[in-house]
Amino acid sequence: MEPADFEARAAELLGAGAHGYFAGGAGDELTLRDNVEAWRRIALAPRVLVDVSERDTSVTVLGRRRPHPFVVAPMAYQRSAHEDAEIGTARAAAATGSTFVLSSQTSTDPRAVAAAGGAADRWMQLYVFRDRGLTDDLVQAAREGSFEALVITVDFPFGGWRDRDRRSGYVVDHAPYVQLSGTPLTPAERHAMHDPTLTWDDIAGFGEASGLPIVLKGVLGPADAERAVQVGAAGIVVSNHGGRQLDTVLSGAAALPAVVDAVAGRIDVLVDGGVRRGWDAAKALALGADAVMVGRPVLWGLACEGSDGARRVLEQLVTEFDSTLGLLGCPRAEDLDASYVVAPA
Ligand SMILES: Cc1cc2nc3c(=O)[nH]c(=O)nc-3n(C[C@H](O)[C@H](O)[C@H](O)COP(=O)(O)O)c2cc1C
Ligand SMILES: CCCCC(=O)C(=O)O
Repeated sequence: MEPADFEARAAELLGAGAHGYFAGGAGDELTLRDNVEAWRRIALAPRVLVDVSERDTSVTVLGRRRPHPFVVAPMAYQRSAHEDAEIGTARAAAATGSTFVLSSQTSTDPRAVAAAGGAADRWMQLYVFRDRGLTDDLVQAAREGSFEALVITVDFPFGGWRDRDRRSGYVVDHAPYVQLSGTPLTPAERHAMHDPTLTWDDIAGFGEASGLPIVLKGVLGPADAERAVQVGAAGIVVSNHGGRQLDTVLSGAAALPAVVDAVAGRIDVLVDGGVRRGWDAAKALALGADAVMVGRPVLWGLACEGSDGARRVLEQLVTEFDSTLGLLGCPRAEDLDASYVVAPA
C-alpha cells in the first residue's frame, strides 16, 4: 500500500466512531476542507538554471537545527488508531528526524513515550485542565522526560461543535493518561475537562513552572501574535486545530502572512492544517513559516501499518519536500521566500 492509500484504508479499518473522531471537523466541515484547498490554491513560481545537485532541507526552530520542517502535530487518543499508539508515532518521528509533539490527551504515559524516544526531539502539548493537578503532572512529566518545549494549545476553551461525534457519541475505547473518573469519557465529558477561564495572564506562569520555552498553538491573527511575543512565547503555531473547533474560521495558510508580518522574526512561527504534500510545506516556508505541523496523514499511517506506516508518511513528505526544493530552483529551504509563490488573486 502507498501512503496515498492510507486515508481511505484507515476509514475501512477504524470503527465509525473512531474514524469520525479522527477525520471530522466542526460544523459543516468547511474549514476542514478549506485547510487542504488553501495550500492547493497557492501556486509555486520556480526559477530555472540553478545548481540544485545538492539540497539542504534543514531549518532552525527554537534555536535548534532540524533536518527538515516537518513536526508531528499533537493528536489525542492514538491507541484508538493502532496499538503502537504514541510510542509508535514517536518512533516514526525519531526515525525520520521529525520533531514529535505529544498530546495532553495521550493514550500512553508521557514518561514511557520519553523513554522510548531516547534523545529524539519531542515537545509536550499542554492542555490547561480545570483540574490543575492533571495539568501540573503533565508539566512535571515534560521536565522529567526531556521534552524540549511546552506547546500550550489556546484554541480549545472547550470542544468545538462536532456533528460526527454528536451523532456517534464516540466514547474513547481505552483509558487515556489523564482522565477524571477512571471510566471512558463521552465527547461532552472530554470537552468539559478544559479550563475556559485561561487567559494571557496565565501563560508566563507555565514558562516559569516548567523552565521550558512556550509555544502557543492556535493563533490566527496578528494582534494575538503580538500578544504572544509580549507574554514571552518562544513560538506560535498558526492553526485552526485542523478545522475541529470553529467552522468557517480562516485557514492557517490564509492567516500566515499577516502573522509573519506582525511577528517580524522575533519568535518562531509554525503553521498547520491541511499540509498533505511536500510542496505544501515549501509554500508555508515561502510565506514565512519556520516549520509545519502535520496531523491526520500521520494518524492514517499509524492506523494502517502502525509505527511503520507513520514513518512511511513522514519519509514521503520529506522526500517530496527535497524534490520540491530542486524543481523550484531553491536548493536551501532557508532561502525560500515570497518570490517562490503566487497567492490567489
Ligand atoms: C484526531 C485529532 C486529535 C487532535 N488532538 C489534539 C490535541 O490533543 N491537542 C492539540 O493541540 N491539537 C490536537 N489536534 C489538532 C492537531 O494538533 C493539528 O492542529 C491539526 O490536526 C492539523 O491539521 P491536519 O490534521 O489537517 O494536518 C488534533 C487533531 C486531530 C485530527
Ligand atoms: C477533548 C479532546 C481533546 C483532543 C483534541 O484536541 C481534539 O479532539 O481536537
